[in-house]
Amino acid sequence: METRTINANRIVVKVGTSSLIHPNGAVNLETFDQLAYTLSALNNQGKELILVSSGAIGVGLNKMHLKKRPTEIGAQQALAAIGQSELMTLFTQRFDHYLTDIAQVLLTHDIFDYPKSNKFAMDTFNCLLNDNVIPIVNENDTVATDELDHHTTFGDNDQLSAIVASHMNADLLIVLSDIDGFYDQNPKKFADANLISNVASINDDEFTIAGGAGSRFGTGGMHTKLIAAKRMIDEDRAMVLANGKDPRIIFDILAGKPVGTLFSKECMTHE
Ligand SMILES: Nc1ncnc2c1ncn2[C@@H]1O[C@H](COP(=O)(O)OP(=O)(O)O)[C@@H](O)[C@H]1O
Ligand SMILES: N[C@@H](CCC(=O)OP(=O)(O)O)C(=O)O
Repeated sequence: METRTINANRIVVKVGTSSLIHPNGAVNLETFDQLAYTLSALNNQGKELILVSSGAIGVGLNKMHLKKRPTEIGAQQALAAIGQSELMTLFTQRFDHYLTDIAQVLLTHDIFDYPKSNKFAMDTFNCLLNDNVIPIVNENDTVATDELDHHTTFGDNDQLSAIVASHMNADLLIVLSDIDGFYDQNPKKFADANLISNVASINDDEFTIAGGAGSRFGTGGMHTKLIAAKRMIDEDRAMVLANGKDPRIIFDILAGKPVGTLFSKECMTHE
């Protein structure tokens, strides 16, 4: 059987809205629970973990009994503010159950561009990791609109997670989404799409099969995941894109099982 060599101690895990919220808009309690269980178990093993979690708007929509994400940026920001505290309440409950401490870290992409704020952010992360606390990161949606205003920019938590992985010198970025990995065409549109198990470099061809930015309203789609993956490859790190419907898949990824898509310059796959 095919296996992979994955040596990772410092790991950034990114989970998308699609994994945390059911298609009917309700909170996916199994995902929250299994994510907390998995990360707590790995934390107990001595791994250093940072969770980048989307879902503030999704949880906010559910809390306010709204079915559709509003188009107005201010309304989305208000929902993110409502949902973010609820999101952290959900995580606090589940992580408490597994006796694991967590912390909320809200960032904007540009924080890392300024030496002073970059240092403050890094010091915070390092103190939390030294104290065995799992930082849970989201973009600070009140002051940043790059995730929300897809008419002007296409930043999102996929890229934020890559920026965090890069600055925190993580070995591995795991991106959990609603899809089993990166396919040769969008599997939501083409039933005969094939999963690509290993990607060593990302060029125009890969971006073409990922579809345009924001292929699904309100998210970055596969495009932003590829930008994140490209950054990881260029920096000699690795990224695995896998299905987040059961976050215990992270155990399989770390055990070297060939799940999802591994983005890595080195060939880490063996027969
Ligand atoms: N080549 C491709 N392989 C896999 N998924 C693709 C591809 N092209 C486009 N997609 C779309 O990207 C989606 C995942 O991105 P997104 O909806 O932003 O998820 P998340 O909320 O987890 O960030 C998939 O559900 C799929 O519709
Ligand atoms: N920061 C916002 C938007 C995040 C977002 O849409 O991202 P994703 O689900 O990862 O594509 C939130 O937490 O809802």
